[in-house]
Amino acid sequence: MKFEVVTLFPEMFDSPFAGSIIGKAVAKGLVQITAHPLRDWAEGRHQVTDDTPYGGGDGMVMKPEPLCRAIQSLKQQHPRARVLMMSPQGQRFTQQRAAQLAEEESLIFLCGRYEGFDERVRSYVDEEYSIGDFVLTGGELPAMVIIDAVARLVPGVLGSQGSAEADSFSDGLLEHPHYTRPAEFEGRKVPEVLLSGDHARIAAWRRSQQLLRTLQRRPDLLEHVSLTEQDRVELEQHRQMLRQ
Ligand SMILES: NC(=O)c1ccc(N[C@@H]2CC[C@@H](O)C2)nc1
Repeated sequence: MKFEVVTLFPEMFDSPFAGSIIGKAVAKGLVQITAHPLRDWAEGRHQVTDDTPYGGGDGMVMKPEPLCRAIQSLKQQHPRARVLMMSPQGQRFTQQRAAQLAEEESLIFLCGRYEGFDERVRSYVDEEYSIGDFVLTGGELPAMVIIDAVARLVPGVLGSQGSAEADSFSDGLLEHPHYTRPAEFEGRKVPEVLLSGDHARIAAWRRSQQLLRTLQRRPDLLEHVSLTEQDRVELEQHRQMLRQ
């Protein structure tokens, strides 16, 4: 899978993925992350990429021509690429969106700076994403967040594919608690069920913990989850226990 990033700060994309599981996936050729300097598509001696806003006001707006030249040039190399814009006005990025994007062959990310993009750039954009309701100085960090979330779903990147399926949100619920050695730490023991070797019992306990944790921390997620009859029984028991 190819990630093509258009940015004023291409050097930002060198280190975040080095060494990590994503860095190994790049080395294995499973994913490719290329940052393209927006200035390459800006004309004139000063390669201007931004200008003052029509109608007045503070700050600068990113000019449409360089961005649109960049998109057209990258779409020639990757005709089926989806063009993604990072902005607080975008649709909320979720695990489901990550899974959808991981099906694509290549993605083009537009990272803005200053006050944002000239509105006319949006006609070249397929989807606009926000990673949360807050404002950052640039779209680069959101692009990195989305690249990380999508790249780890590319087959072969995580190695034991299982850990992607067992992620928080992948089944719509939050994750169950995790434990590793030592069996006792500061007087706190690992739940004995996890030491039992009884895989059916362990799976049931984990599912029950996911339901309890989701009920406690993100009850809103429960509306969108397909629950088994056993799940409903567990949830009712958790609700009664929490009410006490
Ligand atoms: N919540 C987010 O995903 C997000 C995305 C972009 C952003 N800032 C850039 C700078 C200028 C404009 O392009 C938007 N802030 C927050």
